Amino acid sequence: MTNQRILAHFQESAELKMRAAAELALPISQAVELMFLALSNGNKILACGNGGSAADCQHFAAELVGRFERERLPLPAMALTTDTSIMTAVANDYSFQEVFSKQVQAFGQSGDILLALSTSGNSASVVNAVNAALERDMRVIALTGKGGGEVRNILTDADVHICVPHERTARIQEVHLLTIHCLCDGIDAALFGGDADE
Ligand SMILES: O=C(CO)[C@@H](O)[C@H](O)[C@H](O)[C@H](O)COP(=O)(O)O
Ligand SMILES: [Zn+2]
Repeated sequence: MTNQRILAHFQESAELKMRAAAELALPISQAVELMFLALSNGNKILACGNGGSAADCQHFAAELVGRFERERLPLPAMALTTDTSIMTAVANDYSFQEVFSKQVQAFGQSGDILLALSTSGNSASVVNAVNAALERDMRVIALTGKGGGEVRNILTDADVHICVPHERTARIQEVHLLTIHCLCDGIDAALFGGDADE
Protein backbone atom coordinates (compact mmCIF):
# COMPACT_ATOMS: atom_id res chain seq x y z
CA MET A 1 0.00 0.00 0.00
CA THR A 2 1.42 3.34 -1.01
CA ASN A 3 1.56 6.33 1.28
CA GLN A 4 -0.73 8.02 -1.20
CA ARG A 5 -3.49 5.46 -0.56
CA ILE A 6 -3.11 5.90 3.17
CA LEU A 7 -3.19 9.66 2.84
CA ALA A 8 -6.36 9.42 0.72
CA HIS A 9 -8.10 7.44 3.51
CA PHE A 10 -7.13 10.01 6.13
CA GLN A 11 -8.12 12.90 3.90
CA GLU A 12 -11.53 11.47 2.98
CA SER A 13 -12.24 10.61 6.62
CA ALA A 14 -11.19 14.05 7.90
CA GLU A 15 -13.20 15.89 5.23
CA LEU A 16 -16.29 13.81 5.92
CA LYS A 17 -16.00 14.38 9.64
CA MET A 18 -15.95 18.16 9.19
CA ARG A 19 -18.90 18.04 6.77
CA ALA A 20 -20.83 15.67 9.05
CA ALA A 21 -20.20 17.92 12.08
CA ALA A 22 -22.31 20.66 10.51
CA GLU A 23 -25.10 18.28 9.48
CA LEU A 24 -25.19 16.04 12.53
CA ALA A 25 -24.64 18.40 15.47
CA LEU A 26 -28.39 18.94 15.88
CA PRO A 27 -29.50 15.28 15.78
CA ILE A 28 -26.56 14.30 18.02
CA SER A 29 -27.59 16.90 20.62
CA GLN A 30 -31.19 15.63 20.37
CA ALA A 31 -29.92 12.09 20.93
CA VAL A 32 -28.02 13.21 24.04
CA GLU A 33 -31.21 14.79 25.40
CA LEU A 34 -33.21 11.61 24.77
CA MET A 35 -30.57 9.41 26.36
CA PHE A 36 -30.11 11.66 29.38
CA LEU A 37 -33.86 11.87 29.96
CA ALA A 38 -34.24 8.08 29.72
CA LEU A 39 -31.30 7.44 32.06
CA SER A 40 -32.58 10.06 34.53
CA ASN A 41 -35.93 8.24 34.59
CA GLY A 42 -34.28 4.94 35.44
CA ASN A 43 -34.53 3.54 31.92
CA LYS A 44 -31.76 1.84 29.95
CA ILE A 45 -30.18 1.83 26.51
CA LEU A 46 -29.99 -1.27 24.32
CA ALA A 47 -27.66 -1.26 21.30
CA CYS A 48 -27.63 -3.42 18.17
CA GLY A 49 -25.78 -3.65 14.87
CA ASN A 50 -23.82 -6.08 12.69
CA GLY A 51 -20.09 -6.50 12.03
CA GLY A 52 -18.21 -3.29 12.71
CA SER A 53 -21.42 -1.83 14.14
CA ALA A 54 -21.61 -4.72 16.63
CA ALA A 55 -18.19 -3.66 17.87
CA ASP A 56 -19.45 -0.08 18.12
CA CYS A 57 -22.40 -1.23 20.25
CA GLN A 58 -20.03 -2.94 22.66
CA HIS A 59 -17.73 0.09 22.70
CA PHE A 60 -20.69 2.31 23.63
CA ALA A 61 -21.97 -0.03 26.36
CA ALA A 62 -18.48 -0.30 27.85
CA GLU A 63 -18.22 3.48 28.12
CA LEU A 64 -21.59 3.79 29.83
CA VAL A 65 -21.25 0.87 32.22
CA GLY A 66 -17.56 1.55 32.87
CA ARG A 67 -16.73 5.16 32.18
CA PHE A 68 -15.95 7.59 29.39
CA GLU A 69 -13.63 10.38 30.54
CA ARG A 70 -14.95 11.17 34.00
CA GLU A 71 -15.63 9.13 37.10
CA ARG A 72 -19.32 8.51 37.63
CA LEU A 73 -21.78 5.81 38.59
CA PRO A 74 -22.27 2.99 36.07
CA LEU A 75 -25.05 3.74 33.59
CA PRO A 76 -27.33 0.99 32.23
CA ALA A 77 -26.44 0.21 28.61
CA MET A 78 -26.34 -3.22 27.05
CA ALA A 79 -25.06 -4.43 23.68
CA LEU A 80 -27.39 -7.05 22.16
CA THR A 81 -24.44 -8.46 20.21
CA THR A 82 -22.56 -10.36 22.89
CA ASP A 83 -24.52 -13.39 24.07
CA THR A 84 -23.57 -16.13 21.63
CA SER A 85 -26.01 -18.61 23.17
CA ILE A 86 -28.97 -16.30 22.65
CA MET A 87 -27.79 -15.25 19.21
CA THR A 88 -27.10 -18.78 17.93
CA ALA A 89 -30.33 -20.16 19.38
CA VAL A 90 -32.44 -17.44 17.79
CA ALA A 91 -30.56 -17.59 14.47
CA ASN A 92 -30.76 -21.39 14.42
CA ASP A 93 -34.35 -21.82 15.56
CA TYR A 94 -35.92 -18.74 13.95
CA SER A 95 -33.71 -16.64 11.68
CA PHE A 96 -30.74 -14.34 11.94
CA GLN A 97 -33.09 -11.49 11.17
CA GLU A 98 -34.59 -11.93 14.64
CA VAL A 99 -31.41 -12.03 16.74
CA PHE A 100 -31.88 -8.46 17.97
CA SER A 101 -35.66 -8.11 17.86
CA LYS A 102 -36.15 -11.10 20.20
CA GLN A 103 -33.78 -9.49 22.69
CA VAL A 104 -35.57 -6.15 22.40
CA GLN A 105 -38.82 -8.00 23.16
CA ALA A 106 -37.17 -9.76 26.11
CA PHE A 107 -35.30 -6.83 27.67
CA GLY A 108 -36.86 -3.65 26.30
CA GLN A 109 -39.35 -1.68 28.37
CA SER A 110 -41.38 1.40 27.68
CA GLY A 111 -39.10 4.46 27.99
CA ASP A 112 -35.93 2.55 27.16
CA ILE A 113 -33.86 3.55 24.15
CA LEU A 114 -32.65 1.43 21.26
CA LEU A 115 -29.39 2.62 19.74
CA ALA A 116 -29.59 1.03 16.27
CA LEU A 117 -26.50 1.04 14.07
CA SER A 118 -26.56 0.18 10.38
CA THR A 119 -24.41 1.90 7.78
CA SER A 120 -26.93 0.97 5.05
CA GLY A 121 -30.04 1.24 7.18
CA ASN A 122 -31.15 -1.96 5.47
CA SER A 123 -29.93 -4.87 7.63
CA ALA A 124 -33.07 -6.89 8.40
CA SER A 125 -31.88 -7.75 11.91
CA VAL A 126 -31.60 -4.03 12.73
CA VAL A 127 -34.81 -3.05 10.94
CA ASN A 128 -36.70 -5.73 12.90
CA ALA A 129 -35.15 -4.52 16.17
CA VAL A 130 -36.28 -0.96 15.43
CA ASN A 131 -39.82 -2.19 14.76
CA ALA A 132 -39.78 -4.25 17.97
CA ALA A 133 -38.60 -1.21 19.96
CA LEU A 134 -41.31 1.02 18.53
CA GLU A 135 -43.92 -1.62 19.39
CA ARG A 136 -42.69 -1.51 22.99
CA ASP A 137 -42.96 2.28 23.20
CA MET A 138 -39.19 2.70 23.23
CA ARG A 139 -37.49 5.62 21.47
CA VAL A 140 -34.94 4.84 18.77
CA ILE A 141 -31.68 6.60 18.05
CA ALA A 142 -30.52 5.36 14.65
CA LEU A 143 -26.97 5.75 13.36
CA THR A 144 -27.00 5.10 9.62
CA GLY A 145 -25.49 6.27 6.33
CA LYS A 146 -26.22 5.90 2.60
CA GLY A 147 -29.43 7.86 2.98
CA GLY A 148 -30.70 5.74 5.88
CA GLY A 149 -32.32 2.93 3.88
CA GLU A 150 -35.36 1.20 5.36
CA VAL A 151 -34.60 2.49 8.86
CA ARG A 152 -35.36 6.02 7.66
CA ASN A 153 -38.85 4.92 6.59
CA ILE A 154 -39.87 3.35 9.89
CA LEU A 155 -38.61 5.95 12.39
CA THR A 156 -41.21 8.24 13.95
CA ASP A 157 -40.92 11.95 14.74
CA ALA A 158 -40.15 11.01 18.37
CA ASP A 159 -36.99 9.17 17.28
CA VAL A 160 -33.60 10.57 16.27
CA HIS A 161 -31.91 9.77 12.97
CA ILE A 162 -28.18 10.43 12.70
CA CYS A 163 -27.46 9.69 9.06
CA VAL A 164 -23.87 10.10 7.91
CA PRO A 165 -23.81 11.80 4.50
CA HIS A 166 -21.60 9.25 2.73
CA GLU A 167 -21.84 6.01 0.71
CA ARG A 168 -18.72 4.21 1.91
CA THR A 169 -19.24 1.78 4.80
CA ALA A 170 -15.83 2.31 6.42
CA ARG A 171 -16.16 6.11 6.34
CA ILE A 172 -19.66 5.92 7.81
CA GLN A 173 -18.41 3.65 10.61
CA GLU A 174 -15.65 6.13 11.42
CA VAL A 175 -18.21 8.89 11.91
CA HIS A 176 -20.41 6.53 13.94
CA LEU A 177 -17.57 5.98 16.38
CA LEU A 178 -16.98 9.73 16.70
CA THR A 179 -20.72 10.17 17.23
CA ILE A 180 -20.69 7.56 20.00
CA HIS A 181 -17.96 9.51 21.77
CA CYS A 182 -20.02 12.72 21.37
CA LEU A 183 -22.99 10.91 22.94
CA CYS A 184 -20.89 9.69 25.89
CA ASP A 185 -19.41 13.17 26.37
CA GLY A 186 -22.85 14.77 26.10
CA ILE A 187 -24.23 12.46 28.79
CA ASP A 188 -21.29 13.24 31.08
CA ALA A 189 -21.71 16.97 30.43
CA ALA A 190 -25.43 16.74 31.23
CA LEU A 191 -24.57 14.95 34.48
CA PHE A 192 -21.73 17.19 35.59
CA GLY A 193 -22.08 20.38 33.53
CA GLY A 194 -19.39 21.61 31.15
CA ASP A 195 -17.04 19.00 29.81
CA ALA A 196 -13.82 17.32 30.75
CA ASP A 197 -11.70 19.58 28.55
CA GLU A 198 -13.24 22.87 29.58
O1 LIG B 1 -16.98 -3.42 9.31
C1 LIG B 1 -17.39 -3.78 8.23
C2 LIG B 1 -17.02 -3.05 7.01
O2 LIG B 1 -16.19 -1.92 7.32
C3 LIG B 1 -18.33 -4.94 8.09
O3 LIG B 1 -18.06 -5.87 9.14
C4 LIG B 1 -19.79 -4.50 8.16
O4 LIG B 1 -20.05 -3.98 9.43
C5 LIG B 1 -20.73 -5.67 7.85
O5 LIG B 1 -20.60 -5.98 6.48
C6 LIG B 1 -22.19 -5.40 8.17
O6 LIG B 1 -22.94 -6.58 7.97
C7 LIG B 1 -22.81 -4.26 7.36
O7 LIG B 1 -24.16 -4.05 7.82
P1 LIG B 1 -24.86 -2.62 7.84
O8 LIG B 1 -23.90 -1.62 8.39
O9 LIG B 1 -25.25 -2.30 6.40
O10 LIG B 1 -26.07 -2.81 8.70
ZN1 LIG C 1 -15.16 -1.87 9.26
